[in-house]
Amino acid sequence: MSAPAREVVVHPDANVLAAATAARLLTHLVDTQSHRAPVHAVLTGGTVGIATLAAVAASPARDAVDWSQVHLWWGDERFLPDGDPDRNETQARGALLTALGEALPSANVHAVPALGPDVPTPEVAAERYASELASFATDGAEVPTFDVLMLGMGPDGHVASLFPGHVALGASGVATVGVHGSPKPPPLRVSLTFEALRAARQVWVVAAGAEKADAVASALADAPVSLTPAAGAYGTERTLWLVDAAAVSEAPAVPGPSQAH
Ligand SMILES: O=C(O)[C@H](O)[C@@H](O)[C@H](O)[C@H](O)COP(=O)(O)O
Repeated sequence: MSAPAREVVVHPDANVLAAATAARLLTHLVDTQSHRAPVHAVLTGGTVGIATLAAVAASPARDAVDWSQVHLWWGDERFLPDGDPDRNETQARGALLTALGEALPSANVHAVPALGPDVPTPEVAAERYASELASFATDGAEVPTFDVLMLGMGPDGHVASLFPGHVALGASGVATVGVHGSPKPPPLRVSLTFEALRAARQVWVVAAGAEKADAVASALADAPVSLTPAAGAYGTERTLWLVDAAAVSEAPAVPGPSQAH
């Protein structure tokens, strides 16, 4: 089955991008809940990813979501001790999860296992995360059918913790992988594999800033995934690129933001 064509939505700047992505996420969760429960959403780390969660927290519309029927996962995690400020989970809790309080059951928050005495390596964390993902999967799948999976993208075109030229790009038959030697600190990480990412109904790649322009242009031009991993990010029903004008400045034939103001 061929992947759906990428859609690109351009916003004026990073702040508007985060706010608009938050509004889109809230609407998507509410719409999805009107005909399916529970909803599985995959979060991302990174500047825009966390800013999006903060914008969700600030929105009165967040109370339109039945968070008791939302399960949150992560596309990748920095392999650090629990509570480390550099963990994507820690930053997500600070941006949104703590603000949701008891509306979001703790059992619905599926963090990647942290470095600790029982989890000494990224591989152990990856295996345990894969088991948790599988326990929520249906029809023999490795992972739940994610309703929406958000990805930030690095200047090198990485998504999650899948970096150019890295062996993790080729991981198959597994939902998660331990990552060593990440060019983006910290060096040890855990990531969903492309197989897992592509199980999502909708994949949203969010990118802002001129430093992402080369990678955005390469990905939208279908560069080799080994060179630009973001080119391999797509969902079964929709692949949405949510970018600001600076990040799409080198991508040909992409209409700019509506000049509404
Ligand atoms: O753990 C991470 O670092 C993220 O998951 C990573 O994939 C991030 O989303 C991109 O590197 C973009 O990050 P920025 O938006 O901060 O550039």
